[in-house]
Amino acid sequence: MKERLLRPYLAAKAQLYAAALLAIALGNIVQSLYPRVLGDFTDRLQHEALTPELISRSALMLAGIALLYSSLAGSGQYLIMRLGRNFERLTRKKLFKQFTRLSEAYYAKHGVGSMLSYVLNDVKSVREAISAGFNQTANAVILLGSAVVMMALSGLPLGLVAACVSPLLLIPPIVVYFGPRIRERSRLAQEELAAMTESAEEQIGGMRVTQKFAVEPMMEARFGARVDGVYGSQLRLVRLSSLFQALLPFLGSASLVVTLAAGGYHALSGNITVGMYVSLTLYVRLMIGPLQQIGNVINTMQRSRASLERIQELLASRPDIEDSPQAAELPQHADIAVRGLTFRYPGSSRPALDRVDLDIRYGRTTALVGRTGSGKTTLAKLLLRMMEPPAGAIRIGPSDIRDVTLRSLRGSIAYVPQDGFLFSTTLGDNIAFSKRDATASEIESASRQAMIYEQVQQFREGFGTRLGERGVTLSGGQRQRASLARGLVKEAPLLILDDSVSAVDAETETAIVSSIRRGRAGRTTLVIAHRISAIQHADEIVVLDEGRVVQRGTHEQLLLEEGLYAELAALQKGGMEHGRNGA
Ligand SMILES: Nc1ncnc2c1ncn2[C@@H]1O[C@H](COP(=O)(O)OP(=O)(O)OP(=O)(O)O)[C@@H](O)[C@H]1O
Repeated sequence: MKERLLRPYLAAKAQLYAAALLAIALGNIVQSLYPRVLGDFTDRLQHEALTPELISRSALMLAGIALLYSSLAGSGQYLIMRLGRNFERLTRKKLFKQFTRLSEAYYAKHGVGSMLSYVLNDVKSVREAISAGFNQTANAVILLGSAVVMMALSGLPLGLVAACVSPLLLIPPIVVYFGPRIRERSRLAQEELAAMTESAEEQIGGMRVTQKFAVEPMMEARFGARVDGVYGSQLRLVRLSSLFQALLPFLGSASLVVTLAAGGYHALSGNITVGMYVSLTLYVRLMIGPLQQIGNVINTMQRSRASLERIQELLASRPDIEDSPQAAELPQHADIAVRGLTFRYPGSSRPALDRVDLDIRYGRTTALVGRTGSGKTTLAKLLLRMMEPPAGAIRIGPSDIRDVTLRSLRGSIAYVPQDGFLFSTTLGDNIAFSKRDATASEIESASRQAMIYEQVQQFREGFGTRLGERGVTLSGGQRQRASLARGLVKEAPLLILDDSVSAVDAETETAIVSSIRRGRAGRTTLVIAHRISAIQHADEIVVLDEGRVVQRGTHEQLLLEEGLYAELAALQKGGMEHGRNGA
């Protein structure tokens, strides 16, 4: 399925396109008068003497033609280019909107680089077709048409005109043969380009890792292979399109040869005057330029059709997670009940979550612990509907989570991941990310709770400090805490801390989690952590192992039971003591 993109735009702007077309048409009709002026000039030379008056009259007429042509064709071109740029602007916004709706699963399959390629390369390619392409087509077709009409009107024998333009009749079959082939090669070239952009994005993003491991030659070879791929596919395209582009003017030149020979013959036998012979030759010469342009345009059009198809497919792809038709607002102050939740990632042989039952009571702190890979983050993502849980498996109050609007669900949850992405703006702006009207004191209080306030005060510009690309000026621990402050400022009914402060030492983590718990009395918090110390005060602790709930209870209860929790606690206690003794 495809979303129509171009036709509605062209229809909406039909009047402007028509105005541009009119200007271009008038310009070219005027231009096609010049062979006649020169033909007349030649005939007069034969019959009259060369006078200053004849020269100045002809020169003035040519100057008038040039002036009229330039101003008409120029304004037509300006209008067309403007319409093309406007299309580019609107399509880029449309694409970005679509990106915001695509789900986690889509992003897992498609890299950022290939998304960029849509916004940059494909949109540009379509724009070229409807601006430069349209302009050149209009110019060429009208000039060709008016040249033929002028030839016929100038009293030239029609048989002679037909003979002169006969080689041009080969153009349609050539276009039919080359068109689809150029389009297919263009599509392959655009795909290679998208793969290269994706590779560039990843390789540049991972440059610091590459340098630390001193594997530059391997990465150069990897990127080099992509660049070679683009080169190869572009070359295959260029070979075909060059041949095509050369064929059309060749046919034009063949017409010129026929014209010189047949026209010369007619002139010698007195059927036409020398002036008519001159203008006939000039008319045919005039047609070679547009033919070259048409070749160029057909190339551009085929390339951009491939791009247009790619864009339309992307715009038509429906986000796999959307509001259901009966979606309602999230119920307030409600408990969350997870029942028999089994979830398997696409292509994965074993479920990441297996028949999980769990209650997250409103206003309480619930904790999830378990070894790495036990499914904790998967559960958090299902609560956010970043992936779709099975129907009926997660209920919020009376509602199935799938029947709650995404906006109200995600608007009520502050999710703080382990590796929070920070934008290249100021620290304050990052913290106020989801609450644009957050006051300075709200930002300060969230930062104090996240224990980053003191450090921010040490920056010369405090919360006004700009972060570099992805916040590289902050240490891992600082970045985590800035991301935590961003989550806290939202003051959401449900806060999910997903290993959010693991980069600090155990004592600081415990202090942060305890202070958050106190600050959020009466609101729901779900804490995911590896360290027992961080979650020991939770109202209920749920222990996950290989996707299953293996234990649940309070810290004290779980310590008394034999099982994973007591094992983890003993292991971590030993580790901490070892750490202290070793220090
Ligand atoms: N996008 C994905 N596609 C396929 N499998 C995935 C995906 N994300 C996670 N998994 C798998 O699902 C299982 C659970 O992963 P999850 O991230 O939920 O674990 P976790 O308990 O949060 O781990 P950690 O404590 O290391 O963060 C793992 O086996 C993981 O490999």
